[in-house]
Amino acid sequence: MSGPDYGRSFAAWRAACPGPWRAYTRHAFVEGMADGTLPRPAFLRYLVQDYLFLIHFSRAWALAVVKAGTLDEMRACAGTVHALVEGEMALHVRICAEAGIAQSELTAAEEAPENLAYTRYVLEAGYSGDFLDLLAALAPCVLGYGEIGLRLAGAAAPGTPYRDWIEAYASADYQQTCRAVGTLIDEAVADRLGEGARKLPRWDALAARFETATRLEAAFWGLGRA
Ligand SMILES: Cc1ncc(CN)c(N)n1
Repeated sequence: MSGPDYGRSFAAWRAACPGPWRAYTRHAFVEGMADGTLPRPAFLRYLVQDYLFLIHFSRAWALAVVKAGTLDEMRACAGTVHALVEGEMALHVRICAEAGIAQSELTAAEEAPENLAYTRYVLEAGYSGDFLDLLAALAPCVLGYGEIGLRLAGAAAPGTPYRDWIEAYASADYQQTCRAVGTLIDEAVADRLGEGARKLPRWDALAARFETATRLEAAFWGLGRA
């Protein structure tokens, strides 16, 4: 199962956890958006939680600005904070507003345990680890949705009501963010671990972080349940 080109580290980490990656990117929730059978209430329940998720996820990218080693790394991470806060969250606000859910309701919603587990896992990777630990925990989120968006843009049923969600993640802007994050990770790995990175025990620890975040992603789709 090959994926989009978001860099060498992503490709290696993804290939190291094929089962969890498939459970995340081919989840029944995703396939329901593709064929249009996902019930709207389930989608909206997910979207409300995802709005809260993106707040904490933006904080995690802001933490990456703090943990960065160079001005270029800071710029790349700050660019991702901007894309989340100004771009992606607007999608959630718009779709929820169309369904009669005000932004104040989004902000006041209670975080589900799966949401708490995932966002705080990523933040903790940044608090207790270094820049690479944080990037490995952040990667499945950004890049997984890029992969899902690209696949569904080609494979989804023409009449699916989830076309705007799919197009947001297949968009040139989101795909550019994915490529920039992939490059950021590859360069950060090369700068800190060198050419032989994959032979180091540290590499396995980073791959394990990526896999844990991938499992938490798969669990997150379950938030659409009643
Ligand atoms: C849970 C989750 N994972 C990833 C994304 C894409 N940024 C998202 N919006 N929500």
